[in-house]
Amino acid sequence: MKVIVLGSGAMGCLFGAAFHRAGAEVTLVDVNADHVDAINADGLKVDLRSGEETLPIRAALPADVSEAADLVMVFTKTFHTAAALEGISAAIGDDTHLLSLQNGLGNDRRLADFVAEERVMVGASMLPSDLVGHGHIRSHGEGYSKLYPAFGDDTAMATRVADLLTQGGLETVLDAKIHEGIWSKAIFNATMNPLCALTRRTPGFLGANPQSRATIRAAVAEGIAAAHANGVMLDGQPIYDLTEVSMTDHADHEPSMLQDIHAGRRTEVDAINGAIVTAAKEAGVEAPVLETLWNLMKLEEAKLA
Ligand SMILES: NC(=O)C1=CN([C@@H]2O[C@H](COP(=O)(O)OP(=O)(O)OC[C@H]3O[C@@H](n4cnc5c(N)ncnc54)[C@H](OP(=O)(O)O)[C@@H]3O)[C@@H](O)[C@H]2O)C=CC1
Ligand SMILES: CC(C)(CO)C(=O)C(=O)O
Repeated sequence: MKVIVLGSGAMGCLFGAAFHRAGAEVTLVDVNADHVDAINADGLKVDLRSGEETLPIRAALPADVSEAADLVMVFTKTFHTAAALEGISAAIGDDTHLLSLQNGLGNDRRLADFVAEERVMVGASMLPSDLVGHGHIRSHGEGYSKLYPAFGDDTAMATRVADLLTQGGLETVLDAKIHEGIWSKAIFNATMNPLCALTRRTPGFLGANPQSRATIRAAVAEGIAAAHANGVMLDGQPIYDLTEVSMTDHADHEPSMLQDIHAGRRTEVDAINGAIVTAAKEAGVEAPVLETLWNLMKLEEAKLA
């Protein structure tokens, strides 16, 4: 399978490496020329709990992509998705499928602007990953990923993709209730990511303090109510469980929002907290804790500007 990973930062490189191990023909596409050059010159360095490896994967700038791919896996930040797909229009042919495991709500519609709905797949990943330097990522945490067609039930391509990722070392399952899974992950991120970004601390710190634990419970409860009000009848308990896993197994991982603040970059809070709070209000429900976390993160972004 010809795979393009579009946005080859922390997560894109992790998933690109799995496709490569499974024998797919992978191109890591990114706008960061130094990162692309480092991968082409020295290989992609992947630091896992099980050890470090260097993989000879091809990397390219968007302008150098000239052939259609079977799969484009989008791993830019959500606010870069549209520009990134426009930048590789040569890669999107009549049979190309698009996949997003990006955080937040609304990734299905963002991809459906570029291909027919039946070729859009979405999902979520609980794996952590950090960009250590040019051509070098680290992922020290367990977790699995789930995906499914966003708008239908033809699972042929989704099955091939999940099998390749699992074969390449990243356990991936199909989940017919993928929209519940995406909402659950978004509620988790809307709670944990801003709290870590605002305190400049990792999940282990949140676990050790009663104030953060109380805020986590309140924020998750609001997210569950927002989902239910929108007809997404997810089970809330697994989200509380995920926060516990995060505070223990991912105790030292910087959530992507904290990584962004440390790097002086815009965060994805609009697609995460903003999308949940907006959906809640549209359904007649308030989500004051999630909204306050959203507002505080917008102030952090304003400080960066
Ligand atoms: N990191 C994590 O642990 C997890 C992240 N996620 C989600 O995965 C997604 C990716 O996150 P993450 O890997 O951390 O992000 P990164 O910032 O590490 O990687 C995104 C990459 O996309 C590049 N990019 C930006 N614009 C374009 C473009 N037009 N064309 C090609 N590449 C582009 C960025 O370059 P530049 O930096 O120069 O803008 C960057 O290298 C997000 O939605 C995040 O929420 C989900 C689970 C875990
Ligand atoms: C790694 C994980 C699952 C939790 O921090 C994440 O989604 C993020 O960092 O944004």
